[in-house]
Amino acid sequence: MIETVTVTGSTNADLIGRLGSGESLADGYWLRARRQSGGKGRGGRAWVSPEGNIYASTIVNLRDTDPAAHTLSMVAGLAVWRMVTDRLKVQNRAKVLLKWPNDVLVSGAKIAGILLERHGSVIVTGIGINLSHAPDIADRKTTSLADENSEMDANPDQAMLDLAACFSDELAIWRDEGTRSLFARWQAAAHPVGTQISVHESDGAIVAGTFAGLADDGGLRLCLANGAVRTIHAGDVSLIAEG
Ligand SMILES: O=C(O)CCCC[C@@H]1SC[C@@H]2NC(=O)N[C@@H]21
Repeated sequence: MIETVTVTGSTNADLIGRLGSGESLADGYWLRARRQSGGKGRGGRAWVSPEGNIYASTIVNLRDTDPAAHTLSMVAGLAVWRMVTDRLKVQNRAKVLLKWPNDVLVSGAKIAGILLERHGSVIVTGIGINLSHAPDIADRKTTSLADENSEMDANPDQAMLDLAACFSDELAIWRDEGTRSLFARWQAAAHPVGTQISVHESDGAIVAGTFAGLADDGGLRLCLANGAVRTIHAGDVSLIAEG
């Protein structure tokens, strides 16, 4: 079920607040806002949210049998990648890349953002997708579906239905087939092994190397200049060619 409101501060904050008040929300429930006045991005940044894009959050009630919760971030990334890829012309498919862990890039520019927040055994997954506008983000190139394909149907209502369907599919695959299948599907949509990247770690350090694939837990394996391989579990990744 998709509940749409005209404006709210942040759909993620709303769902976290409702869960905190003891409300239980079912898997498949989405709260979508046509615009947000206090959209939240990763790392405490703001997510500028004018009308015309997608801003929506959904619920995953974790089950004992589920794979590790943090890998849901890649489930969300794949769902957005599918939705964006489907809406662009076939010849543009190669330009749509997942960047670890869940950024979706078109021609190297960020087109979407995903923010996972946990409340007990519930994961709130918030997704913003630039349909008509590409708000500026410091030090990042941004784009929108309309910028990439002027013939695209920018109807946010249909785009939202498509996103919910892709997420539901990806969630079912994650539950049924586990992380082995998830990582293989993610890797097929992501920057190839050998891509030059740099990682901005939470302590401020920046480390460069080449992407050496995913670790068994979904971490990013980074091959350093001296040949050693480090596994990174948190950090902002830049593709060197991104600039
Ligand atoms: O910084 C990022 O890349 C993550 C951005 C996540 C934005 C979405 S929009 C819907 C949901 N509500 C929020 O306040 N943030 C997320």
